[in-house]
Amino acid sequence: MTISVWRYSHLALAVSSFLLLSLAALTGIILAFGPVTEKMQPYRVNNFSDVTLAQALPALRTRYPGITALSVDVNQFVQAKGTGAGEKNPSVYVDPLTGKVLGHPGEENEFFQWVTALHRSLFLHEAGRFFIGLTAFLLLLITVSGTMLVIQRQRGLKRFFTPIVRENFAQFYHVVLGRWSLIPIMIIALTGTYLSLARFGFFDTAHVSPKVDFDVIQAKPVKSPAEFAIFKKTKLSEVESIEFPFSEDVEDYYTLKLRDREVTVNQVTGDILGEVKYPAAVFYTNLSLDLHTGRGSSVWAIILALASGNILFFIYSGFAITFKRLGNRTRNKFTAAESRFIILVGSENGSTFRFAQALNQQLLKAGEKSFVTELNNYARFPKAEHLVVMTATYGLGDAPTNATRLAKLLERYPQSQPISYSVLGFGSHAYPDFCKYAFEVNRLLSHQAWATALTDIHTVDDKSPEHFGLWAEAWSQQSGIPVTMLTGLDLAANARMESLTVTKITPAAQAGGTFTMAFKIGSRLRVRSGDLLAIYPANDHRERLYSIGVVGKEIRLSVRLHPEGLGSGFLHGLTVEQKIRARIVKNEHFHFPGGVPQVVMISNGTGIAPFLGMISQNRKKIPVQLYCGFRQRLTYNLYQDFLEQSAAEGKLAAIHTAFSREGNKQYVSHLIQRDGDKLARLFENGGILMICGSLAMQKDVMELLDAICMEQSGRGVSFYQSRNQVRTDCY
Ligand SMILES: Cc1cc2nc3c(=O)[nH]c(=O)nc-3n(C[C@H](O)[C@H](O)[C@H](O)COP(=O)(O)O)c2cc1C
Repeated sequence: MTISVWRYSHLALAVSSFLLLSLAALTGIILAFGPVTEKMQPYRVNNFSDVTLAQALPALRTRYPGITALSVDVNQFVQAKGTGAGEKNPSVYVDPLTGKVLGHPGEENEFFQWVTALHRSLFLHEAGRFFIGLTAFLLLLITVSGTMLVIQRQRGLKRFFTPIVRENFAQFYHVVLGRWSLIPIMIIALTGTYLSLARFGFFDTAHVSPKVDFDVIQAKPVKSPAEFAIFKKTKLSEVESIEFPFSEDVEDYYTLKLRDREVTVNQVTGDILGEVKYPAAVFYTNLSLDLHTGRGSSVWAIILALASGNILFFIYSGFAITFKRLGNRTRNKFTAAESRFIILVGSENGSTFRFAQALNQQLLKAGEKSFVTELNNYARFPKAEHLVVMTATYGLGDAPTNATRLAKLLERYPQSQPISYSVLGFGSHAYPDFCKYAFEVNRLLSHQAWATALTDIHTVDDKSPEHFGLWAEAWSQQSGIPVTMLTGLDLAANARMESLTVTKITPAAQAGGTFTMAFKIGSRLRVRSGDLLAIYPANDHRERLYSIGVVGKEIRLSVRLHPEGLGSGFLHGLTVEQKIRARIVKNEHFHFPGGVPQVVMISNGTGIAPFLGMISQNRKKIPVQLYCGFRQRLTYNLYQDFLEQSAAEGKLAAIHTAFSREGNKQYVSHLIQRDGDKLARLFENGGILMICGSLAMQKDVMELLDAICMEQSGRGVSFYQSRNQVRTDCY
């Protein structure tokens, strides 16, 4: 069953019962103090559990010759009824071994009586009892649906109590306290339901007293009650009440009402005259009363009070979660049919909508027609040119509730015009299947004839505005739509600019050729290979990003000189010692992974830049295989010395090169095809694959790998992507 069924049931049940549930929980907390205060009265004797009837009854009869009855309540207070030596009050708490008076039963507290009536029947008699019974049953269903949600969230029963990720106060404590109070609440709900059903006569609790055959009553042998076998083996703790013989006539007898049966006993011989077991329903009703009210144990009563308090908290936190979810949904200015930009959102808890809205606002401000909706509302978008998918991942790398139908809808509604798409995954590295569903969406879209990837898939870990900013920059560059001031998420405006000095620059052989350059790293600058360098060539909002390789104390860039290229032209025009203003964009997901058995790097063209830095950084000599493609050997020559030197130092295990415009004209994907088995094994052994370069190369490589992995292990490449074994930074 999907998470949504349980979630909707949980919510619907809670909404339909929260008023009565709040009342029952509140009164339940107050009533729990009844057993606690009662237990504090000094009427229970020590060693009560060991006292037998053979010890207690003779003592009480001697002390109270006129005793007619005795009762033992749930607090194990013994009450003698009748008239006794000098006692005016017909009912007293006594010490069953000595007969000493311990106190007198008082009037029941009026406030507790009032609250009890409210708790049981809302002062509405049978109708009120019915509604309270129904509320208990709904609580039972809420508990079951809540348990299923926790099991799904935790990915199985075995992991029920493993730590959970804290998203916000209400969500975190709703789950944490829910897990701890699950059993008491389940018991409250189950026993409440049972008691209501019992009250309405669903169970047979009637019992008959044993019949006594007076013709066979013996008057011999005469024994003292202390010698009666039944009295010797019956403990006071098993007794509810005892009726004493009315006179000394042999035909008058003891009636013992025990917890599970009624027994009549000859007062002269101690013979059992009759015995009737109660129906099982009596036992269950008593047990339910004990468990529901906490009347037998003050510790349990306190647990019940805490659990009832938690029910109140769940009502508050449940609504807080729901309102937050609803609050994040969006209203559109334009219709889906007229919009050029369609933003599709997969979200369970609503936070992804915030990011979608930030983009939406930007597009609207720029005068564009944009439409935001859930992934499950995917349809034909006749005017769309851009599709942006922002989706979270849940469960075992599954789709959020509002994104479950995408695969079917994509089949049903092929778009009739070409559309560029970009996928942004929201997830958390706290879960093993990081952004898996986003990778799945990316894969699905890549198979649509009408769809062209505008950017590489990006991921946002723990709602990081920084990660979102990275995607926004990439998307903005590709779409040509400036996405600058993302409300509340904009980092660029506040970013710290660095002043960087050029230390080296190699001229490009021709337009379209590659050049390399280096900048000095100041002592305060924190930068790692794989991070990005953002430059502002025209000193305006236009930003250009380059992958950084850190070698020694230098930032190294590899840049392809585009004719008319704003960024590449600007960089190419720099000279040694010249300074530029730039900022470092952290790109954590593309840093060199430590502590892994093996790394494979795949690049084409200038995508080699971050890998140069990573290789130089590989002091632990993790086996690194580099697959790099270039147009001409001439470009490779820029890096050859460095790579061969690294190989000689053990920092690079193998170099595989492909040249697309020379010799046997190979692309890097040909090398991947050749070494497919090796790469599939890399994944199985926990190795990491890193890809940097063009999106087209990435697409080819990923398709190849998908087919190879499917064949070798039965799992598509998205499986390894979601385990963070495939890291890409393509453009
Ligand atoms: C129960 C639960 C399961 C999750 N499972 C995953 C997961 O498998 N993979 C992942 O990357 N993130 C997972 N996440 C993190 C969410 O996808 C992430 O926090 C996302 O930003 C939430 O977006 P939303 O508020 O729009 O639903 C999970 C979060 C929760 C609460």
